[in-house]
Amino acid sequence: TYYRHHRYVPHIPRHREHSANAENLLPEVSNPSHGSSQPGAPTYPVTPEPVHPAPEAVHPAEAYPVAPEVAYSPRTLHQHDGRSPINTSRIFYGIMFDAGSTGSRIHIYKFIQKDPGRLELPVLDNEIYHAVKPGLSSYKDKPEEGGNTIRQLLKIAKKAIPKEAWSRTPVVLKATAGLRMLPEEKANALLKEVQEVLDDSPFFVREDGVSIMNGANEGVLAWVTVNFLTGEKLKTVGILDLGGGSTQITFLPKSKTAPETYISSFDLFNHTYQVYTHSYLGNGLYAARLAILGAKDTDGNHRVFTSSCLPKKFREDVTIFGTTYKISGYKLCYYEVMKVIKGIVHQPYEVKGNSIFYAFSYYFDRAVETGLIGEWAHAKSLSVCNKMTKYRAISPFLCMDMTYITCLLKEGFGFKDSTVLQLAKKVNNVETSWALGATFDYYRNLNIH
Ligand SMILES: O=c1ccn([C@@H]2O[C@H](COP(=O)(O)OP(=O)(O)O)[C@@H](O)[C@H]2O)c(=O)[nH]1
Repeated sequence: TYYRHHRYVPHIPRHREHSANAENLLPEVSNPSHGSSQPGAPTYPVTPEPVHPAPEAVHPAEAYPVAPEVAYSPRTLHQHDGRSPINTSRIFYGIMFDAGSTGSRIHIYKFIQKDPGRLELPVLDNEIYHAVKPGLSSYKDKPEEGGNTIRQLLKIAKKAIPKEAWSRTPVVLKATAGLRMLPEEKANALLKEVQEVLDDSPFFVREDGVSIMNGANEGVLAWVTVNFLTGEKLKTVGILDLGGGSTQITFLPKSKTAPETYISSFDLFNHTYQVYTHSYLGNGLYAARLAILGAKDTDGNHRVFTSSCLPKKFREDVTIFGTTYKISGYKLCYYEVMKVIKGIVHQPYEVKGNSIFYAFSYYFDRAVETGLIGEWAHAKSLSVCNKMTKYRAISPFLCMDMTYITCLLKEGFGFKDSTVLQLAKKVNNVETSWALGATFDYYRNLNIH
């Protein structure tokens, strides 16, 4: 499998002069072609249609603390149709916390609605991103310290957002695989702690502001982010997200061959999308390390875990998700890795075709570490294992990780060796993550089901 570093996708419209598509609260996307031939491809009608006439949130009044009503309600369109423009641009913000299994991150989005009176849509102006390690789940036995990591990140939001906007800026935290894998009471204790931290902040917290997101939503929202940022006109792109605890694959299917539970629907830009999406809990990069070592579901204390995917004389204590394991090098690597993929990962028919897939998170990070970005061939990634001493300083896990990634793509999803994946950390200076999609979902309930 080849990876290409995707540096720049030329598109985020910043300040559009005029848009008649007043029904979106989402920032603009690149303009829409009509009558696309691809089934299920996005269409963006120009005339405002009240597809989502009322927010389905529990507290409609609170649900859109910053949303410009003029652009939203078809009823008020009339009153401000350009003849009596309100000439003030509005700036608003959204704070999204990604409480991942290996780190917590804050995304602060700034939106500008240039001229609400003239039906201008808000556009995404920029993102501030900051990350801390480890993730919340590593504080499973000390939730207060976990809460402190979030408090620390909130300081960045206070610096970035003007004081007068604090009370109308929504803050949302969504936890992923790390908390999904914890026993319920430990996860709840962490969520409760975090809820208190957010409630204490000067920002706006909705009742459902702190939660564990399910895997399907995680996949869908990352797909929404990437397709918004790439803004491909006729085509949507698939996404491959490799987290620490789980991995997601999401794309618009061409066939109806997928198991029913792998299909999710949601509404976006006047269109209902049905995507293939699946999140494999326990198949994130770090969870896979534990499974490959046979250390999963152990407390790490009682034995040394061995693997041929590690350098021969490697023997160390390693902490993953807050638990410490003794591990050392030993048997045949590819064979070990196969055991955590075979019979677990579904091979969608579409990956054999020529659909474009964006791969990010640990796919990207590991490609950078191996220096193989731009020329990541299947054989080359495994060659890391023949030079473990060379790579040892970067990470003793590099051979295991690269073998896992290769095995997941090839034996798991079924990608051909010749497939070129688009590797991305950011697109147009915005993190490729579910967080932007989740912010859109906050403003306009995408009704994912
Ligand atoms: O906006 C983001 C969010 C995540 N990441 C990276 O994506 C991976 C996500 O792992 P996470 O801990 O979230 O795993 P999960 O909990 O989803 O399994 C890590 O390498 C992060 O550094 C990133 O680069 N940008």
